[in-house]
Amino acid sequence: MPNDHDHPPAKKFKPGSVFFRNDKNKPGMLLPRKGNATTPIEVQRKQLPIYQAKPQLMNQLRQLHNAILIGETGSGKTTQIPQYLYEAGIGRQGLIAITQPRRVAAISLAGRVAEEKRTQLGKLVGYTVRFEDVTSSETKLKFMTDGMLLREAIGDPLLLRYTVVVLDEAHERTVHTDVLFGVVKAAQRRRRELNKIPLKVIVMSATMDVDLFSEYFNKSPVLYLEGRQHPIQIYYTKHPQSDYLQAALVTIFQIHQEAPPSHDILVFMTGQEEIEALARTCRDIAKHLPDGCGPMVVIPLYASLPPAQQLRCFQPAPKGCRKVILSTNIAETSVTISGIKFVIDSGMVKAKRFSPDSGLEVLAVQRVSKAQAWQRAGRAGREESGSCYRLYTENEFDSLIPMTVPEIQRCNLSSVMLQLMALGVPDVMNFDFMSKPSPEAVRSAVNHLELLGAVERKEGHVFLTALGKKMASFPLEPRYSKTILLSPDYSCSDEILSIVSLLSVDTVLFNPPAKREEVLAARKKFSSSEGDHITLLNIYRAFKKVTGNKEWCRENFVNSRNMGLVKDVQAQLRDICLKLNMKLGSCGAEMGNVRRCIARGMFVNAAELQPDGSYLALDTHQPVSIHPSSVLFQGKPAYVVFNELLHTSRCYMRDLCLVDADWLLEAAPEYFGRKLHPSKS
Ligand SMILES: Nc1ncnc2c1ncn2[C@@H]1O[C@H](COP(=O)(O)OP(=O)(O)OP(=O)(O)O)[C@@H](O)[C@H]1O
Repeated sequence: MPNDHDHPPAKKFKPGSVFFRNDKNKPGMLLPRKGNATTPIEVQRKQLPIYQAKPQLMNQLRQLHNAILIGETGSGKTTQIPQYLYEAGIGRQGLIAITQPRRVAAISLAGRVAEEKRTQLGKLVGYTVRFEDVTSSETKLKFMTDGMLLREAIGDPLLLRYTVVVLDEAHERTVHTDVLFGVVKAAQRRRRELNKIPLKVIVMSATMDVDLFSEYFNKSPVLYLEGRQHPIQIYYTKHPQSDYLQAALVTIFQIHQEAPPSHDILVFMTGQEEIEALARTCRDIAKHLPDGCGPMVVIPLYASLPPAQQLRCFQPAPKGCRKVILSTNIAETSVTISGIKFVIDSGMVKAKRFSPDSGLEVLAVQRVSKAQAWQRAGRAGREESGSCYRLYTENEFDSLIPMTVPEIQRCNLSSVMLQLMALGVPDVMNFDFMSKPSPEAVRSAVNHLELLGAVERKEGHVFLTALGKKMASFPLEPRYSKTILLSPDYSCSDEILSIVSLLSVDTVLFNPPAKREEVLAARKKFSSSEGDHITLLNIYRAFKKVTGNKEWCRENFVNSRNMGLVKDVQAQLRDICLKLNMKLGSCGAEMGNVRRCIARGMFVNAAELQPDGSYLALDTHQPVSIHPSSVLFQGKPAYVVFNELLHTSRCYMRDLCLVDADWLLEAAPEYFGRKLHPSKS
């Protein structure tokens, strides 16, 4: 992947705007070929760079068990390789799985490939993502999230239904993909030993550390696919931008005033709140533009949007209207969004960071890697030439790290370790990871699982307990599944299922800073001195009472779309509980039961008030503060458990629940016996 730049003359915009300069066309990255969006689909397929390489590629793929395939964004890897394999009769005895790090990519790619094959989605071509399965007995090409293939591997570690597994966008190095590397490698070996049909594994990306991948997959050959179909012009700002939100806003409207309305814009930001705020500002400004400036439709895109809302970005804008998509990194890889001519890259991403020393996982806004920046640029220039405006200077680009640090090295590993054990991996401490997580992180995860009662140690080995097996049935973090499993003891399963679903669905409330007073007034009637979990539950109960009334949601700053999703998630979790023969019930208004249950399940995230009024996380003794959005912000409760930590100017605890010291002791007597303030323990 190219990363050196020349300095051609700067491209100037009007005074007061963000100034950019472009880099030079680079071979490979920016060389154009023919083709346009109105061409029939069959012709489009033949114009993709991959088409010319098809005979040699298939020759090699037929013979190889493992292959690493590198090709430019837009060269046709993801949509074409599965079809080529199928058409060439490779892997016909079973299914061809193509994994994606994100559900939106899996769904849209399956749609595109079904269209190219002129078949109804769910027949020959289908997809499986969390909470949705669109496949049938006829399905041969199955797009799926990496997490779903991993879940299937729990029931079938040899992945016997599959003859080919294509691990796409491997450079993203999500935890699930990294674990899958080990799972498919082990499945290949076992299938060979048992004389089963071999499993072919193809690892693909535009940017990856080929040596590392090749070495890991038994010195597997690397196949390079040259060229891209359409050119992409890259622009950098002339000066560093102190406020990327403002820079994005100005750039959107510079483009809007200058470019034809059919040229749509995709903007990469970091998170839901920022995106919703920018969307509102864009809509406000768009109402007061001078004559001659056409209308624009602004579409937010982030992971916690209900699936149907996410797919809105793929619909064309009305004629004469520009589509502006404001997205997190979920649109960064794999997707083709029709009409996108411009990409604006803030250069920032919200990602997990884990410190094994402190044992804490925090979400923080940080700079993207070069690989991510190239993926973002690659979302333009898919149907015709495009441009990418980077809201940072070329020097800043040069100082970015080349590859994203694998998630497995920067996240809490409890979920992964639980899944590995559920997969029957005999020695989780020594699992065949491509990039090993630190031994401290593994140890801390196993300790955490032991505290939760999910695993136990015998003679130096770690075993999954019966409780751990049940916990692994939920597609949730272990502390959530533990809390659900404990809930019948407190007769509060209905409440806990609601709360866990609310916490899994991200922001269900709007908090526009400009309307802070109004928000506070509206929330007051739901606000509980027992904490945010109970407050959220109160809001959810009220939402259900008015059956999701839109007007009520607006008045109370409730995100009706996300609340709708909470209901779906809750129904799915309830199904899993019923399969586990759990007795579900409600504790009505007795919120003490609910808090006690939360304390017992989520005790690892507990914090204690100090004599000077500050808080310390009990697990790690790190100083933490109550986030201003919490209903407990004004009070000074002695003990709380929190849902997550957010690192901005300080380390903030978000979503807090008031708990008693006794309950923490009851949850883990030995652990808290050592940690609690002497007077309380
Ligand atoms: N949904 C779609 N609508 C229109 N064109 C599409 C669609 N999906 C793919 N294409 C066309 O096929 C081309 C190749 O897409 P594909 O996803 O196979 O590329 P890729 O090499 O996997 O790229 P990336 O690494 O960015 O995922 C796109 O550039 C675009 O021209």
